[in-house]
Amino acid sequence: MNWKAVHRWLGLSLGTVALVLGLSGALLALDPVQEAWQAPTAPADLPVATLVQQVQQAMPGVEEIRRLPSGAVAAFGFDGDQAQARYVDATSGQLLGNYQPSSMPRWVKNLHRALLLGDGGRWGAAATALAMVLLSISGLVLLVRRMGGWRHVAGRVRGTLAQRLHVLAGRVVLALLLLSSITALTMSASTLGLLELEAGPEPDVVSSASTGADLAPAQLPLLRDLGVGDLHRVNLPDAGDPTDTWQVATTRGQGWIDRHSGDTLAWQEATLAQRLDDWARVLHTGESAWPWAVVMGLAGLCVLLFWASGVLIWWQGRRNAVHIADNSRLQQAEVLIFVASEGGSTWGFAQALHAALVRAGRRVHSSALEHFQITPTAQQVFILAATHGDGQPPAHARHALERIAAQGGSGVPVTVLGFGDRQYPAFCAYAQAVEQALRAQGHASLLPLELIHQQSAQQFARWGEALAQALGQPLAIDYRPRLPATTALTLVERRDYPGQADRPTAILRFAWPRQPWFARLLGCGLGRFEAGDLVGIVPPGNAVARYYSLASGSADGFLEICVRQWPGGVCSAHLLGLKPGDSTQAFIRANPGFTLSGRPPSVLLIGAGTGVAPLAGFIRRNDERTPMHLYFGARDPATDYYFGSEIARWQAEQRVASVNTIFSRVPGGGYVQEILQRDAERLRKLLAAGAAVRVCGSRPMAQGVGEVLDALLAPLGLDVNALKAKGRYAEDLF
Ligand SMILES: Cc1cc2nc3c(=O)[nH]c(=O)nc-3n(C[C@H](O)[C@H](O)[C@H](O)COP(=O)(O)O)c2cc1C
Repeated sequence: MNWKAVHRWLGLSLGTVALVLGLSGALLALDPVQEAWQAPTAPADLPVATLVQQVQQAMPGVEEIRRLPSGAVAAFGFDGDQAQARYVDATSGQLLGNYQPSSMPRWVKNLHRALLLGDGGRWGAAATALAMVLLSISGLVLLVRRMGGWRHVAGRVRGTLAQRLHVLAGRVVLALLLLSSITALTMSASTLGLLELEAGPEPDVVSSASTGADLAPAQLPLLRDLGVGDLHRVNLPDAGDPTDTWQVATTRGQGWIDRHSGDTLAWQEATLAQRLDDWARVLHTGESAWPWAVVMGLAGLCVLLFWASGVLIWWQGRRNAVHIADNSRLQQAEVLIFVASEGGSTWGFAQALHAALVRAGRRVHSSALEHFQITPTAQQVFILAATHGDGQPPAHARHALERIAAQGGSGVPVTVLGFGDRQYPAFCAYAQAVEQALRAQGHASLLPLELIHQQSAQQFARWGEALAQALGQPLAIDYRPRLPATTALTLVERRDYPGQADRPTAILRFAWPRQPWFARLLGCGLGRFEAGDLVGIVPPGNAVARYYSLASGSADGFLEICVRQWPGGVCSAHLLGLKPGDSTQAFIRANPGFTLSGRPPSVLLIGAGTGVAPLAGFIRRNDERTPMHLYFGARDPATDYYFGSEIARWQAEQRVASVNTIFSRVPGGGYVQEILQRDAERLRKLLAAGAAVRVCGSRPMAQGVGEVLDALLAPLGLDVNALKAKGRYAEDLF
């Protein structure tokens, strides 16, 4: 079952009607709330006989007494010629204000129940309820899949603002909407006559002939033994007709009572359909418990959020869709490219590979991985596979492994290129599974498995060069990442660290151009960011972005990065050439695995060189004074202790609990691993107590740090990988 397609097309086609039902439902939810304020709830164990007697005294012309779903009691009758409908205080029998069934205009009810279209509209509303059941179920399946299984459903949500809103709201409200739509279906079934609610024809009963007076309510056993909590309605016998009977409707059924003998003349037990309908009504409307009505009303309002964010997700997906030009027919192609992608970015790489091979004179066919097969004309096969969930395949490719296993080996090389993110413990796990399945089938490959981190264009270009060599044919792979829309950032301040003459470094502070929320929802402007997120900078005349870790969050009101001149680096040269007042083009890329979330008991911040930037950002915003311990390594305190003076100030403000530095170019100096080693006992205690770890800097440094921490964690039965799997240990490396 393609749940994604079901969800998308139902949402797009019936979403607007569902929106109308959700919003009108939210309005109707105000009724029970209002009713609960208007009259007190009757005590459930008060005998109905007592209630009737009291009401008869206060309203002699009473004909009917109803217990409303809110628990209040209303009496109906005549005062002379004047019809009366009053709330009643059940304990004293006193008449209260006038009873009004609903203050909501009728058309709101009609809109909600029949879309203002009469009987045809009732069918339309029922069909929408059915669509909502399917939308909720498919939404739940997609939610669980996206989060990587039930165990992770409560985990951190990633993606664009619209995706996050859709998932977050779904986590809270989906189950309620499912309940609401199932109960709506049940109610529709009874109003459309599909569910028989009548227990049978009304019995033909009359009170016995008697000249005596009526029995008082207290003398009628059925009314005496019935508590108000179980009452729906009681109709008093007509004063002018001696054969008329009492009629009482309760949660269990309906009875007719002889006015002279007090005998129960007939009893109809409530049917299963009636009980089902009663329950559906209570759960759907919240009419007997106003807090539930509020909950359901809010769920109705959330339909607006689902609808708007859902349409945006669809629109953003369409905008990002990749078109493959010159796609040969499968049966004629010499090169086959199969793609597994959830967010669509892997298709961008496939498109570049496809175009380069076509330019090299090959007939190429690209399609989704679930169509994997090796045709007689194929000479080369490539699989480009992204990993999602918690090491899972993209949803469309979830049966692809079985298909690959069912194909059997062939002489045609099948080469795999994985796409993932090292922040996830199961880095490129799906591409690795595909690789394993292929090798188990005996397929050869042109190149060993390559795993691309964070859609790195550079890494892809290197793989392309290796591929050209292996094919023995030059390949001009022109991959241009689809950059998000950029925003101009204006430099407001720079602090220079001359360092070595050829590698100057500076901390650059830009003004943050604030965006209204709707612009962020549409994916325009810079949006919010946190220290540890990335800013992509696009140097003038360049189509490739370079990413820098942010040393500030939008809450700081500015955007700060630490840039070091990279030998021959176009972007670092551009940034270091900026003067206050100059601007550059930028966008934000979230780095949710690295930014600090939750409330860890303490945090170990480990970095070297410019890697201190996000760590400084964490410390700057540590308003809660979480114990943070900084371990920082650089070359020389005189030249590259970035943020040195700020760190001293933050330590005085207790934003950082301890600062440990080490410098490699001073006598007796060394690397950051050494200060970790020296502090082993203390670090082990902090880690055993649940400390989170953030490491930022070069890959070799991070590897050294990982080794020291692995050794230090071993006595605790832990290692760095175990902490990564729990989201406690994250790296931001360059
Ligand atoms: C919800 C979500 C879960 C992810 N899970 C993993 C993972 O478990 N392992 C991994 O290596 N990358 C993971 N990634 C990163 C993606 O694989 C990576 O961004 C990839 O380039 C996306 O390709 P696509 O846009 O074609 O789907 C995840 C990304 C998202 C949004």
